[in-house]
Amino acid sequence: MVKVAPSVLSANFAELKKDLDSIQKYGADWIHYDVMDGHFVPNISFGYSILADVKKVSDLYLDVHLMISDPKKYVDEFIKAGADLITFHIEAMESEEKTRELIEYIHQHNKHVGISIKPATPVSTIEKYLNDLDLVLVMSVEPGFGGQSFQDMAIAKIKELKDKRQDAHYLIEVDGGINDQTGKLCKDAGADVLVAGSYVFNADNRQAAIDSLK
Ligand SMILES: O=C(CO)[C@H](O)[C@H](O)COP(=O)(O)O
Ligand SMILES: [Co+2]
Repeated sequence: MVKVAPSVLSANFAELKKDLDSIQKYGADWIHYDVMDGHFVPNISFGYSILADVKKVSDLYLDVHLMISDPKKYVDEFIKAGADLITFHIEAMESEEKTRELIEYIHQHNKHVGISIKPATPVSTIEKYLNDLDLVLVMSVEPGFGGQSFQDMAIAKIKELKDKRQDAHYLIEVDGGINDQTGKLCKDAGADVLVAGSYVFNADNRQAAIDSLK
């Protein structure tokens, strides 16, 4: 069954514990935590100290999506704060060597590693890393903001990643504009994890929203 990872970007931070408790109660599998630095993307969200607070009050698996220009510089802080999975963007990496070093570094700290690709980045860009990854995050919107519309080209990338998986073990996660309809398209294409921010947190009935994605 597909995993549902509500993005706390759309949560109410003045009532964060209440929001986290509600999604856990309604069957969310992971918490998706969007980190934005105002440089890699034109928006600023939150950093590692809030992640440490989230860790204290939730048992859910913490899926950290780093939309930052220098992931290596901050990775220790996110590891210490309790991330279970750290996903960085291939577009932020300057070389294959640095990319391989970062994958290895995160694994040495017993955390899962993912790489994310923006809508314009082809799967071929990350092909050489696929056997070493726990997850590939396909962006179905331009990273930076919640509440955007799903871009269909993500479907072909999900299928391509599924076809290429063979002996590799990575999960395929899709992020941006997910609702019951776009979520179904992604599931049918082979997605393992659906990130949904506004669709879950802005729903009048969060239970129904999460159920509709499963
Ligand atoms: O990474 C992201 C944006 O860069 C968010 O995870 C994503 O946009 C989720 O929000 P929504 O479901 O509202 O599109
Ligand atoms: Co995200």
